[in-house]
Amino acid sequence: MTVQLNLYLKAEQELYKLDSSVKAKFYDFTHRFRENPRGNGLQLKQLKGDSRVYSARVDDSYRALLVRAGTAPDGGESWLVIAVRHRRDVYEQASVAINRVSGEIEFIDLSVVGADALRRAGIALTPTEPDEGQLLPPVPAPVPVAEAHPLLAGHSPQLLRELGVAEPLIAVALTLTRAEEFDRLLADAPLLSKDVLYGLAAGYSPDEVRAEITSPAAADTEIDPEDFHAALSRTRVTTVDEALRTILEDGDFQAWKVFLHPSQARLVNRDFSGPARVSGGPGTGKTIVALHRINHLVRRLPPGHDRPILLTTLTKNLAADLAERLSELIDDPALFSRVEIAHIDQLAHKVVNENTLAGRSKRLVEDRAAAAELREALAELGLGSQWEPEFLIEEWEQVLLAHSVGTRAAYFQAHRKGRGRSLTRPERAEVWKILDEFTTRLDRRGIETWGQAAERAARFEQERADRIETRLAYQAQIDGRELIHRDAEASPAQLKHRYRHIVVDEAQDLRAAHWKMLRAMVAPGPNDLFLAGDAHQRISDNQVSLSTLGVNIRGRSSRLSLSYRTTRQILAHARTVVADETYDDLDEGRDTLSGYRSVLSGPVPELHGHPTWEKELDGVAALLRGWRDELAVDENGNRRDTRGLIAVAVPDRDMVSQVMYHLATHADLTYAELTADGPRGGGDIHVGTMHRFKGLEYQRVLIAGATRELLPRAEHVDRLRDQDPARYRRELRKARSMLFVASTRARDALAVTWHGEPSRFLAG
Ligand SMILES: Nc1ncnc2c1ncn2[C@@H]1O[C@H](COP(=O)(O)OP(=O)(O)OP(=O)(O)O)[C@@H](O)[C@H]1O
Repeated sequence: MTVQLNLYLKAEQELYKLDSSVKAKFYDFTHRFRENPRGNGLQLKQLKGDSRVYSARVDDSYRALLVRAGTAPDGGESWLVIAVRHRRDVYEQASVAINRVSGEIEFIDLSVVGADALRRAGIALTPTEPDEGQLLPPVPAPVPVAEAHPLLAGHSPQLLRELGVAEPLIAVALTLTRAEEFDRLLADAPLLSKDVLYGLAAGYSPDEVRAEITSPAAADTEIDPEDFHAALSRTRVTTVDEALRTILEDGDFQAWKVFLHPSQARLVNRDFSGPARVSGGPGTGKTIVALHRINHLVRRLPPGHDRPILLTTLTKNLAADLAERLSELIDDPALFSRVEIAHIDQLAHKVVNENTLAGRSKRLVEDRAAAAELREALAELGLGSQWEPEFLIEEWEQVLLAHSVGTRAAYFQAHRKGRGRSLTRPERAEVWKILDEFTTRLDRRGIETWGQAAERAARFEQERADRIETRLAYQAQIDGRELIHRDAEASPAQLKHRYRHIVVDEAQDLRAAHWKMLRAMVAPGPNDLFLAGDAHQRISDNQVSLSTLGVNIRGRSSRLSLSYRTTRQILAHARTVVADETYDDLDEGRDTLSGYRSVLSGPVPELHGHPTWEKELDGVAALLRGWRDELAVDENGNRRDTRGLIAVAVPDRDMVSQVMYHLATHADLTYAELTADGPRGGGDIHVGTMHRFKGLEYQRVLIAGATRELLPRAEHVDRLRDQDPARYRRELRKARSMLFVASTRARDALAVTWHGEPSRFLAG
């Protein structure tokens, strides 16, 4: 009977970082271990610190640490690999325990915390296999922490225990005085301990930590601290089988697929009585939650072949990315096919088409193309110098289209809330005349804007929802009998809502019309709408108040605050960019980034000014070449493909071309341009305008051209300051968000450069 061998998540992550020859040896080790753990030269032995932890030999240098986890279903032994380490890094004090709150198996390795902190806590570590000549440290006496203030002053060991911190961490955590020590201790700590300790250090009260962190992570059964077999079923592990080889060889392990943070899992699995929203700073896993939410919902559908779940987002690119990731998560094609994935404009277009007679469809154009028509209308009316096309287009979208204003009289009555500049009665008359001429022109040319299409789609869907409601009300009146005669007039599909569940990513950028359309597409009720978004990342003008659009998220809003993407140093910088603004919660309230934090640490972002654009380009090229060369070799000295690891974001299209040209001609670097359809070309460095960076992720990001005149574009915004202060503020806020989004795409390193004076957003 072979032994069942499982891999602890952290052990699996450690494995990916190892040299491929060690991975191969580990693979071989798993086979030998499963045959006979006590033979095959494995030298299985218990550690002195915790007899439940065993060490076994992988090769001359590497050791696996394991724990016995009861008996497998076939009666054989079950084991869990908790770490794979160089023998130098294995200490007798490694320990394993079952967390009394979550019931999961936790492995604690204090060797990461640093000699100083251990000394203060009176802990000495003994290597299991000291190198020759290596001196064992004497056991120190605990040193009182007088000189500096402990980060967790005021909290007792008992409190930490109750909140779920792993026992071996408690004494050390309470003595720590420096954030870096804290980071080191927690970098590899079990998740619950990490969250509780960071929460307390960030100033959350014990009650808040209990409510936000401990309770959601608590197991729903009684926990026996000695029953490793039961605990194994509550612990995220991979069972060692053929899949391990693929994972190890491809290195394509993606933690997000298997592992959710308790605050994420809570949102994925909960039943909401109506629309729910998750917000949170960049990289906190909103998209991951949205994907897992779909996975959760699709598995609870009644059997069928229809597609009652919609996943939608802002752009084609983002929708394609969601589709790819979802297909990795939902491996059953039959289930996957029950989810419709479409970007929001595509969806509106589909609705409009369905409701338009064949041959009558209009060509959809961007606002830019419509503005050209508007300019012509203005010229024809001889009013070109009096009115700004941008102002008129916004008036049209935000007042006429948004409120379905169809007549001159209705326009005189219309509310213009939030438009900033007021209009006199004669001015309104003139605006109406211009917009009337403008829409007639669009009509004549057979074109419409995406905004227009969205409004029409919303109207069609609302009419359909009204019909469904009337029908149901009538059916209730006649005691639920079938409506054969009435129903004969409509197709069966028209008699029910399109979807049972809708999940929206990048929700902060949808238009009011999109919300009206989505609201009408799903029957109001449990789990109808689930939205993920962050107002700090809004790069459009589409600020809405969801409750006024029939989407009531009150009492069902949550915020994620732990970033999985980027380092604390990058977050600290990015936060300064948006610090001077206030942000909405997609409704009437405020959203903030309070508590937004990261467990990752890295270099402080580099900020460089240059005298001219030419010099900046030289600096950019030099920095990128350095980065490329560093990334071209991995930790084990092997060469690595560097395509798509580094990106450059700039304020406008011209600069994209100039950067690409410079990289190719002066720096011998290859590039790929970021387009609306994703990267074009297969080169190393991705180059794009900042607003292309939404939803992306790179190892290193360089933001170039962060110059005062360019970010925001002075020639565009400065004149608005007096003419239209509300729009001026909106433009500034959009530009800030663009910089914020671009800065938070970086996982490990960020650099920001400019020429002349730096952007005002970098002042903080
Ligand atoms: N539970 C998790 N375990 C491991 N990695 C995670 C987890 N949750 C999120 N991540 C990783 O963190 C990164 C950011 O996640 P995601 O894109 O969902 O964040 P987001 O909040 O939607 O970000 P943004 O607002 O910037 O678009 C991704 O690389 C994702 O794989």
